[in-house]
Amino acid sequence: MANIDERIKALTDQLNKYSHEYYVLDQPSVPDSEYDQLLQELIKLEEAYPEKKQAHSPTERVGGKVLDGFTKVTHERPMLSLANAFNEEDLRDFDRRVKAGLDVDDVSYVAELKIDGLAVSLRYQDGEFVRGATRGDGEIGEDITQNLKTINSIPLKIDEPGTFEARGEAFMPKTSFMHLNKAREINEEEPFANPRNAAAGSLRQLDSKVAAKRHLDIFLYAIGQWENRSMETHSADLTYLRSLGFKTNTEWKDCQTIDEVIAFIEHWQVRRADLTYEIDGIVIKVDRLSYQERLGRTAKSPRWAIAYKFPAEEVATTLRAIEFSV
Ligand SMILES: CC(C)(CNC(=O)c1ccc(Oc2ccccc2)cc1)c1ccc2c(N)nc(N)nc2n1
Repeated sequence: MANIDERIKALTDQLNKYSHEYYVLDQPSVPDSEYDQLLQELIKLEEAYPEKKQAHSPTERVGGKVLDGFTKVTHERPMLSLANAFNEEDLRDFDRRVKAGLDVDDVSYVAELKIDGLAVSLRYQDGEFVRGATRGDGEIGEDITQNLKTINSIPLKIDEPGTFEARGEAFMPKTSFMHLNKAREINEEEPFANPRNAAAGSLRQLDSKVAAKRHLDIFLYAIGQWENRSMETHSADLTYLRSLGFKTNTEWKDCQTIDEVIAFIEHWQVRRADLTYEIDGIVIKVDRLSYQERLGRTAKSPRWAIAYKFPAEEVATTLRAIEFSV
């Protein structure tokens, strides 16, 4: 039998690979029973040889000690917020400002779904997931590493040397939200108003064993601090994030004109109900990174991106209910 060290390393890498297939690619290559059997073997070996446990062991995902508070984290590269657009005119104004600012008449955009969750930053040092933080005020956030480790689609190890930061939105899928509120009603606890609040409440848990039961997920949409920054476009960044093992939202679209952006928005305004997670709009970004640099940012927001917000759905739902009842 290979020595204990090799067996623990082999099990750790094998289980992380199976986790990536199941939670990121949605293409499991082994049945759950095989995953559970290998995990039990690793748990036993780590109990017998705790000093041989790897930092990126999948046993890190079940939750650890209860914290008595969250430490503060400074984002070297600030997490910016987005200016809003509410109608077609706002979008065309944005397009005009971008072209005027760059003095060009053809700018390509990337349109992405705006997940209704909580913005977080994932920091990796020499491939190991070392710190996860909330956005906070953009400069200072809270260290929620223990809770983020319970999100199965977050890789605990990536093949990237040095410092690498991925930014994205942690969220609670609609089905997890319904089951959680059903359980809270049965326990006579206050139900959460929406999946966003449920995700925020789950990530603010000091006991990560509670977060581990909340079935949170994440989509990454930006690269933060990165020593080997080398891409030319934002779409190349998204492709690179996926190649590193991150879960990115596949519904993004390259748009050559603002008209294509508007068509994308109209498509998802209708189709959003079919998604397994809530979105509250569409984010539009100038694709070329050199153009982003030239446009720069205001104190809080980039000049090269904007968020189109869908009209609030609750009102529509309530009205529909009233219409239906009369
Ligand atoms: C565009 C960005 C704001 C991320 N980008 C950044 O946070 C960011 C931060 C510093 C940057 O560069 C700087 C470097 C040094 C100083 C200042 C800025 C560049 C991008 C953003 C925000 C929210 C998003 C959301 N809810 N959904 C999607 N789909 N995309 C989103 N994208």
